[in-house]
Amino acid sequence: MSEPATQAPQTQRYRIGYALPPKKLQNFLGTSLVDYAKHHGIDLIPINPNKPLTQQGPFHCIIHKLQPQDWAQLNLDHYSSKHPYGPIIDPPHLIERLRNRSSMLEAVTHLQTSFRNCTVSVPKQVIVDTNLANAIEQLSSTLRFPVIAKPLLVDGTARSHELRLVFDREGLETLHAPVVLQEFVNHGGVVFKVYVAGEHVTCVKRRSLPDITDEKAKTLKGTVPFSQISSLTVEDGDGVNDIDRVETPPEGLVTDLGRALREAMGLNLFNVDVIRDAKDYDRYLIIDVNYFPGYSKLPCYELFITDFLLDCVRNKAAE
Ligand SMILES: O=P(O)(O)O[C@@H]1[C@@H](OP(=O)(O)O)[C@H](OP(=O)(O)O)[C@H](O)[C@H](OP(=O)(O)O)[C@H]1OP(=O)(O)O
Ligand SMILES: Nc1ncnc2c1ncn2[C@@H]1O[C@H](COP(=O)(O)OP(=O)(O)O)[C@@H](O)[C@H]1O
Ligand SMILES: [Mg+2]
Ligand SMILES: [Mg+2]
Repeated sequence: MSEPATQAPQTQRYRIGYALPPKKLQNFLGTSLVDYAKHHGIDLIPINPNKPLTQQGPFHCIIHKLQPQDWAQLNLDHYSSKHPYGPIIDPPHLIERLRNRSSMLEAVTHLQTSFRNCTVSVPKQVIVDTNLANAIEQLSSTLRFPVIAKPLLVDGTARSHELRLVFDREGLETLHAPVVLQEFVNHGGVVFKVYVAGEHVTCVKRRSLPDITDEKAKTLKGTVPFSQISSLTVEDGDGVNDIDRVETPPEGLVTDLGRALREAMGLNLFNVDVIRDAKDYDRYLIIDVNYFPGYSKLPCYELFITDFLLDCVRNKAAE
């Protein structure tokens, strides 16, 4: 990661307003970030969500992760019209697209497909809005089992992360719409999380679902929630889940992908979950996009975020 743009304590100070839910405040806004930012000229200032923004600030820019109804309360439209240079990172109507697992992957499907000799796409998926029962026949012939059933809406609730593996037609019958049915792709039990903050991009590895062999898949019936997935794990004794041995995607690929997605989605603060096809090492698939994810899980996230905020205010100052 590059060194922060500014090393010494700053005389010029920048005010960054933040509007974040309690869980995000706790995870993201630790004293390590507040102190590091302060040392580099940035004062992080809470926004009161119950008061119009016009009565708060001024801010050099604003970061946020709020529910749409909270924006109405802040009278955001009025604030935007008074600040034509758009100091709000990022526009709520673009963030809105990530609250639906169908529209979230749209930008990816319109993206260039080749990056540094690798292909990037999304797994085959079908959206079922209503009437799941009527669609079962067609789904069973269109999709290859196992599939992952994901709630369509991602609204910040625990329920939107309640996913299930589905092994057969009978399993499909137990699901509820609206739901996304996505083909499960064997990927060696590791997911790559690509974090983006403006021009800054970095990637970390995380443990994921284990591969399911064709033989194993034939023995599995119905559906299983992820919390019970460990009971399906086939360990080969040689540490199939040994995450340290898994090669991270090439740095150039990660950077190019992060920047292309930023442009395609018009957003600055997000991450994507990427898996690599176990059968084809040059084939990557994007399975999830998250707005304002858990940056604090990154090593040196204070620097990653502060550099981004400095980019924001300096670009603004130049306008
Ligand atoms: O809280 P964290 O640090 O686990 O961050 C969550 C993210 O974890 P990640 O950085 O991808 O590992 C998490 O990512 P995943 O969907 O788990 O891949 C979500 O972005 C989650 O937000 P929401 O519940 O969808 O609104 C994020 O939760 P919020 O903190 O935004 O509620
Ligand atoms: N199509 C897929 N093939 C294989 N594993 C997947 C697939 N989709 C999701 N997963 C696994 O399930 C996890 C959660 O799915 P994800 O779509 O990221 O939902 P969430 O928004 O709840 O994080 C992923 O991190 C990955 O481990
Ligand atoms: Mg995810
Ligand atoms: Mg997600």
